[in-house]
Amino acid sequence: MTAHPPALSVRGLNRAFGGLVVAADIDVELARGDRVALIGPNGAGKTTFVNLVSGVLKPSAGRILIDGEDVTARSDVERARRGLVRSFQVSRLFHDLTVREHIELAALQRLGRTDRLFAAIGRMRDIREDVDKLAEDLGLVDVIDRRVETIAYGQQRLVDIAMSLALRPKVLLLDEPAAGVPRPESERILAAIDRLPADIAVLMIEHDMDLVFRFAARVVVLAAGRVVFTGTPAETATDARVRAAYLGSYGQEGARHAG
Ligand SMILES: Nc1ncnc2c1ncn2[C@@H]1O[C@H](COP(=O)(O)OP(=O)(O)OP(=O)(O)O)[C@@H](O)[C@H]1O
Repeated sequence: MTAHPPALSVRGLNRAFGGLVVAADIDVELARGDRVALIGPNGAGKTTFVNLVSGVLKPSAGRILIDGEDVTARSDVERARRGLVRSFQVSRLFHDLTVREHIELAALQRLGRTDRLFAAIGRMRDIREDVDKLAEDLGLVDVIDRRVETIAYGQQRLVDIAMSLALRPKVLLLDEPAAGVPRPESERILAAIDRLPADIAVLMIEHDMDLVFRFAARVVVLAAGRVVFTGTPAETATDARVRAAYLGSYGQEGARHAG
């Protein structure tokens, strides 16, 4: 059997904003099914990393490969079509559309059929089945026909995740999916993440170490744009370099997050 290429391979990624280095020779690899948490103090470059990988920002150097294919020169939309998907952001939801219509839009985007829009969706059985299954998996059945502006924020974040999954990602990038969501609603988001399809590689930015322990097999720690540590959650929680990275940047607050 031939070895599978990594689902995502990031090599020698660099980027600065003026004099501020936000990505410095970052190498990260995700195999199929990987569950990786990306942590680091505020301003470490985590969101920038996701922007660079997803194609929203251009690196000054480095390469990004999806399933062995170099996509560095490709746009974010082209990368998404090849299976590299970042979660949508609640601020980008269309508040007049229902939950169902949002998931349908994403499913149509995957198939390149957005031109037909909703009028024809009723006749596209494949899409209807997809949408119903995702709504069920993410606990959105009860609100499926409600406009998203009328549902709770935590549910809107689940709509984000449903839309991302409708694109059938190979690699899913999640930027603090439960941030700002009160419990017990955040628990539904965590449960949905626990149930993500096993073969998708997932990289999640997360500050909450409880969630990191629950989700990740591997943790990548970023500080000042550099990978300063990679290890299991348990190793990460006790590593002196990780502690130093947090303390160096923002004192006791960081120590609490990392420890
Ligand atoms: N478009 C931009 N132009 C200039 N500076 C930027 C830009 N985007 C981000 N920065 C700066 O780059 C640094 C890294 O930001 P980034 O948002 O990637 O960090 P982060 O690790 O995600 O932080 P947080 O945990 O606070 O979200 C920060 O100092 C930020 O102010």
